[in-house]
Amino acid sequence: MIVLSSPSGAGKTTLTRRLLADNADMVMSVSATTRLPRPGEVDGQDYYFIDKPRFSAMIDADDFLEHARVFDNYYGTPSGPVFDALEQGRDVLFDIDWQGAQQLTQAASDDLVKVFILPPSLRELEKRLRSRAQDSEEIIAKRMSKSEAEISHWAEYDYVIVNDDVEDALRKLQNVVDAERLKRRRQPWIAGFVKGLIDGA
Ligand SMILES: Nc1ncnc2c1ncn2[C@@H]1O[C@H](COP(=O)(O)OP(=O)(O)OP(=O)(O)O)[C@@H](O)[C@H]1O
Ligand SMILES: Nc1nc2c(ncn2[C@@H]2O[C@H](COP(=O)(O)O)[C@@H](O)[C@H]2O)c(=O)[nH]1
Repeated sequence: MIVLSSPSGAGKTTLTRRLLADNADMVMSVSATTRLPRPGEVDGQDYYFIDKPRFSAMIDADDFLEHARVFDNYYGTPSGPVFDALEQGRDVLFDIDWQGAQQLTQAASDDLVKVFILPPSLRELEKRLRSRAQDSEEIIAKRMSKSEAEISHWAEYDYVIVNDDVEDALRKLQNVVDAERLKRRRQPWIAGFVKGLIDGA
């Protein structure tokens, strides 16, 4: 499970889309949210857009792996699709905030790789939120006012990447994924391979 967190607008969605395009065995965890869809967002693809009573019912039914209130809306990770993907041996990518990352750490720290994405500057962060052109000035101001609080959690993550140039950030993110996949404990078959090497010698 690979978690990406950042202040709003630093580039998580951009990086996750590119990473998914390059990694056929990786799937995105699609969150549920009470936020309204932005122009162009597709239900079931970008998010499951649901109302508050439905969100509460999902909490009561224990349907979420984690959930949190972020910028006056509720967001949560439905657990079923994540468990299915992991059982199929796939990597699962999460675009969630620090609260969700903390909850996943408590649930499954050994299987979790956490990456924090930083903007090159707060001025550039604001520019990106504006250039995305999907939120009102009021929403942009609210997200900027929360950016320092989100950034304050950077040290809780395994890796930190400054997303200045997107190609450079993507290369670093792919390096993280590749290195984590090579960890000895993530290659349980390797002991048999080594035994075969030695026995065959
Ligand atoms: N390295 C970059 N250089 C310039 N612009 C970028 C870069 N990375 C992302 N952007 C742009 O910044 C804007 C915000 O990016 P994106 O939506 O990926 O951020 P996000 O972290 O997913 O935001 P949120 O948390 O609000 O969902 C988009 O318009 C995107 O195209
Ligand atoms: N804890 C969770 N945070 C989530 C989840 N899905 C998204 N998010 C975070 O919310 C903010 C805002 O997202 P936006 O799409 O409205 O811009 C952002 O930081 C996301 O990472 C979730 O399931 N759980």
